[in-house]
Parts: sequence; structure tokens; C-alpha cells
Amino acid sequence: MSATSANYTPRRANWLASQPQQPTEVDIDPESLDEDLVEEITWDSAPLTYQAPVIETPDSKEIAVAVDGVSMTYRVRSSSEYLKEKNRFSRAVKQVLGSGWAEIPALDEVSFVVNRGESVGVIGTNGSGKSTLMKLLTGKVRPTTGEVYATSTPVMLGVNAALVRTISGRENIKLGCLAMGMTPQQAAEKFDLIVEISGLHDALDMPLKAYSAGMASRLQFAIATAVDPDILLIDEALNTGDAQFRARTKKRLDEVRATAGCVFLVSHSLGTIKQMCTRVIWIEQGRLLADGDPEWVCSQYEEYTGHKSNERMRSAQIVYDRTLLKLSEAQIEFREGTRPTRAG
Ligand SMILES: Nc1ncnc2c1ncn2[C@@H]1O[C@H](COP(=O)(O)OP(=O)(O)OP(=O)(O)O)[C@@H](O)[C@H]1O
Repeated sequence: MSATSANYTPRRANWLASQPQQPTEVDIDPESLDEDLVEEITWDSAPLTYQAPVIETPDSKEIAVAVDGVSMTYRVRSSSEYLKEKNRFSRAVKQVLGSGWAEIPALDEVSFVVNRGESVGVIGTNGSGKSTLMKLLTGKVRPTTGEVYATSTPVMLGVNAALVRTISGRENIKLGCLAMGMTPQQAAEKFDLIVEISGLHDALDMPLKAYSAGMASRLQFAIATAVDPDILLIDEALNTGDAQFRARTKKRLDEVRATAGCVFLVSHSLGTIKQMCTRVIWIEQGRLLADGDPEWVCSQYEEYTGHKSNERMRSAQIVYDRTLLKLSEAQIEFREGTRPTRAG
């Protein structure tokens, strides 16, 4: 569908007509809450209220990505051992279908809007749904329900720049650029920049199989970001670099951010996230739990994971519930003609 479709009717038009346009606080019946939770929330001085969804009306000049009520359920054929294993971890298998088929919920009604110039950190414990979200953003995988919109095709670092182990770094740069859709001339023009970003001047003629994991991911990063992607997705790629490379990476990410669209960075390293991101999204058990200031979101996450790693599951649940209470859920409305194309 074209971004300028004149006949577009917002998907949620009926719903919007019956809802307030401003966030409104809705009273919760304290009787329905666990006593400890009430105590904790009161102590934290958070209002004992749910916020009604904020209606996000993306500005067509600003918007880079809109994720509108996206849910994702994988359908897998699995052995009973695998299912037992899944049950042991955080996410329960929702429904076991006949003859070994199972549905695994990975994301549940996630909505947010990202504007150009933002650098969004994505955090969450193992299996919470971060990589699934990235896959949906590339448009290569379709959500079960909901929709992902993007103003250009997001580039996933590491997927588009597949490296070949038997040829040199120099040849990999040329091949990687061609694989990402550059002409031979564009690839030649970008060569020096890629070498500079990767910092691999001395290793250019070595075969890739002689590179360490960190060196290979530096090369991958340099190739992927050389195309000046409008929307760049990075999944854990930065964690292998040394301090010098991280500084160079940050510089390059800042440039990408400044020149074009936005960056998504999935990482378990909160230091990296806080250093590189202007906003953080916390996905937990498939739900969007927090979306906002990196310091605040990371501090809630640290408290949550601290409790979990000490097996204080009840306290972890309190942090989860308390954080969720503060989330202003988004509902997305596109004005006529302002909707970007569907990702993919
Ligand atoms: N291809 C797949 N088929 C079936 N289930 C999957 C598939 N990919 C992910 N899942 C399941 O979906 C859920 C979310 O997984 P996902 O990889 O998105 O989590 P994650 O937050 O990226 O985890 P991690 O931090 O460990 O990389 C998990 O329960 C996982 O087992």
C-alpha cells in the first residue's frame, strides 16, 4: 500500500471514535490486587491507576517505524522433550496441538512509534521476544496479528552482510557491498570508509577464517553501516568489540542517526545500551513492559533481573507489575495519507 494512499481508513477508526484522545487515569480496584503489591506500589508513590492508551498520531515527516498491535506466535513441530524444556523456562507453551505441533507465543500486542533520529535500545531476559521483534521489523517474517510499518526497509546488521570465511577481508568488503545492492563503483567508493570503521587495516589480506570473532563482527558492522541505512537493526553485534572499536562504533552510529533514520540495538549489555541509546524498550514475556528514558528503564530491569537471579520471584513479579503500571500504552492512528508502507 502506498504511503500516500488517499482512501486509507485507519484500522482502529471505530475504536478511536469511542475513546478519549488524551491519556486518562482509570481507577483500579485495590481489592483485586495482591496486598504486597499494593504496599510496594504505594511505597514507590506510583499512582494506583492504569493509564488509558495514548493515541499516537505519527507525523509523516518524523516517523521511521510504527509497530501497531503486533503479536507473534510460532507454530512448531516439537518433540515432547523440547516442550518440557520450554515449560521449564519463562514462557509456557500456550497450546499443544495434535501430533506434536505446538504454538509458542513470542510477542503479545506490542505497539510503539519510533521517529527519525532516535536510537532505540531493546532489552529483555532470554526468550522475551527481542529477536522476534527485530525479524518482524525487517518485514521478512509476518506478524500473526497487527502490522509493522516502516518508511524504508530496515537493514539487519549481520544478515545482509554475510561473510565468506575462505576469502580475505578485502574481498569480503567488495562482496558484502555488492550483496547489499551497491554497484561496483559504489562499492569502490565505500572501501576506504569501511576499512576505517572496521579498523582492520593490517588484516585486510588475511582470510576471514584467521580473524577472531571480534574482528569478524567489526568487519560485518563496517560493511552493514556503509550503505547508510535509513533504519538499522543491530542484534547483539557490538558486544564482541574491544574498547577502541566500541568508541568507533558509537561514532558511526551517531553519524547514521544524524544523517538518516533510526537505529535499534538489541543487547544484554546495559552499559552499551545506556551509552548508545536515546530511548529504551523493555520486552518481557512477549509484552512491552517499559518504553522511555534509558537510565530509568535499565534501573527497573536491573532490579527485576537482580530479584530473578536470586530466585526472589515474587519480588521480581512486583517490579514487573509496577513497571507495567507506569507504561502509557500506545494506540496508533494514521491520518489519511500519512501511513508508511508495510515492512517487507
Ligand atoms: N523460529 C522459532 N520457532 C519457534 N519458536 C521460536 C522461534 N524463534 C523464537 N522462538 C521462541 O519465541 C520466544 C522469543 O524468542 P526470541 O528469540 O525472540 O527471544 P530473545 O528475547 O531474542 O531471546 P535471547 O535474549 O535469548 O536472544 C522464545 O520462547 C523462543 O523459544
